[in-house]
Amino acid sequence: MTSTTPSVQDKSDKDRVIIFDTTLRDGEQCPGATMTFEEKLEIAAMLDTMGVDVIEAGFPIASDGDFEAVNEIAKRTKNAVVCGLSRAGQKDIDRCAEAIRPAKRGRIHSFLSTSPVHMKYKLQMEPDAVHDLVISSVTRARNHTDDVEWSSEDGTRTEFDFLCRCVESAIKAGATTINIPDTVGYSVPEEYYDLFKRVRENVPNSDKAIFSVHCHNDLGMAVANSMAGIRGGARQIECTINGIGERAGNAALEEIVMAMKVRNDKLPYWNNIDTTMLMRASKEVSAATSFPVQYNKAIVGRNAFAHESGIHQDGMLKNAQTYEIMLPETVGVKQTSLVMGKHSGRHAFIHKLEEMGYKLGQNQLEDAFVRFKALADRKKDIYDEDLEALVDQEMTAAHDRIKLVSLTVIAGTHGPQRATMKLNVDGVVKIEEAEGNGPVDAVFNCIKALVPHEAKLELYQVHAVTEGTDAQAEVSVRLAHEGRSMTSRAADPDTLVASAKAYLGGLNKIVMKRARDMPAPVAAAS
Ligand SMILES: CC(=O)SCCNC(=O)CCNC(=O)[C@H](O)C(C)(C)COP(=O)(O)OP(=O)(O)OC[C@H]1O[C@@H](n2cnc3c(N)ncnc32)[C@H](O)[C@@H]1OP(=O)(O)O
Ligand SMILES: CC(C)C(=O)C(=O)O
Ligand SMILES: [Mg+2]
Repeated sequence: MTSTTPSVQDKSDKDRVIIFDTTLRDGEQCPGATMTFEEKLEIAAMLDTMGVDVIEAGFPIASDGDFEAVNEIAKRTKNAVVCGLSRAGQKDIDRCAEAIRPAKRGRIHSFLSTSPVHMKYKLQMEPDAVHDLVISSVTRARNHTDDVEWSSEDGTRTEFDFLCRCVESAIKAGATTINIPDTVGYSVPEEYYDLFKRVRENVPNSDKAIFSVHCHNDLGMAVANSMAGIRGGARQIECTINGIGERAGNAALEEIVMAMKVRNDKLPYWNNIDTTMLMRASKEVSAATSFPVQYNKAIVGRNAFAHESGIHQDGMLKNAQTYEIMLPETVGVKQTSLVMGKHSGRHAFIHKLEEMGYKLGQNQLEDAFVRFKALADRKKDIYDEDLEALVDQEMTAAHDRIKLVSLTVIAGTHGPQRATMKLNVDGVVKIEEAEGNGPVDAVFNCIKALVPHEAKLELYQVHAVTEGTDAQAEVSVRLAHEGRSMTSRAADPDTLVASAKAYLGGLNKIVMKRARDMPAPVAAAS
């Protein structure tokens, strides 16, 4: 597959997008995602190695624990800017400054709401007072560090002229980054694009600051909005691993980075992220927060590079570009997986068996495939072990002279248990009914009635081939006959069917052995 990422000489600074990760701040704000001090340090180190430009490590005024984490991350981070969040008050800003002080490069990120609804009800402040507080807070932050970000909280629901007034004053007071967040995930791409374009055109000193996007996913448009903001002239994206964050979350870092890489023709921007670390980052954050990653999550979901449909699997085997737009290795996934299931076809089935080392003849393959489809109809997940059991059975059953046609068992608290069994013995179908002390005993008594024999059951064992309540049961039996032991195994999602097949497998072996010594009909009869 050809990469559309620009070569180094194509990259220009004007197309460079700063990746600002807020997994440890906005990400941690969602209910249940709290991380321990150690987990935060590990995640920060991983983000730094991965090439994140700015790590928002926490909200130092929130708690002593948050302060300590930001402070320790500031001490340890080698490359990235370490950022702390603060409200507009002096106490918040000073505490934040203290937390980031050890950082090689530290940033204070101060925010204040500017939308009518937030100013009136939440802050209970007049717009002029909010405007004054923007100036005083940015000035105070700027006294601590040269790197100050100011955010107009609820920016997308802010009255345009007031937004421009606050942005201009924040830049004048020393803000080097201006973030216009879509705090409640309300915007749509065209509108967000337009907002950045117009603010940058209308604010006279807009060229003195880098503009930033910060999108929430309440309407599922966080990534699309972020990219629209970049098209509108922003050059920093605030995002989180796995898209965790307030309510429906923030824009997902992995989606943004891969969108820029895979569709660089339409999104001609670049960043510094080592994409091969994306999967590892996703797993680490998922483990730390105990938030599972949804199976169909773009880039890092377990199905992102998995195919179950036969038509897709066939296409993938012929050329991966038929159904994959990026190489799994690019995001740190070892390889595409062809998952065997009820939608799989022959191409994938044969490929899978070959991978597992099986070479079956055409008829055996066809029989095995029919049985695989029947199994897949009954069982949710088909594992390699299931296929192994199925094919092993197919290979040994090919020459069986006694075949199970059907089995019905009545079991439960009101015994005796009763089994009805139909067998095909050398082409003749026979039916019998028997009772037993338990369902397995009833099944074996049926077999004894249908195929009278001297063999003694020495061993009967059951275990699950795989996990889950729909797992196949694998039954092993050992039959002693004329001084020799015959072991046989069979698997089926129904334990009683597996038991019957395993027992019959043992009998077939005995019949086969006899057939070598005497004519077939005599052997079968005995
Ligand atoms: C959009 C965002 O993500 S904003 C970040 C949200 N994150 C968090 O809130 C997580 C951390 N928060 C906390 O630990 C606590 O809320 C604290 C420590 C910050 C504050 O706690 P408390 O002092 O008990 O206040 P509480 O949280 O109940 O209320 C927030 C107060 O901050 C005010 N406030 C909200 N935003 C700002 C701001 N940007 N600048 C100044 N004041 C603000 C509110 O108006 C309210 O003020 P009031 O007490 O005068 O009514
Ligand atoms: C603090 C700000 C940047 C924020 O998280 C938001 O507005 O969503
Ligand atoms: Mg946010």
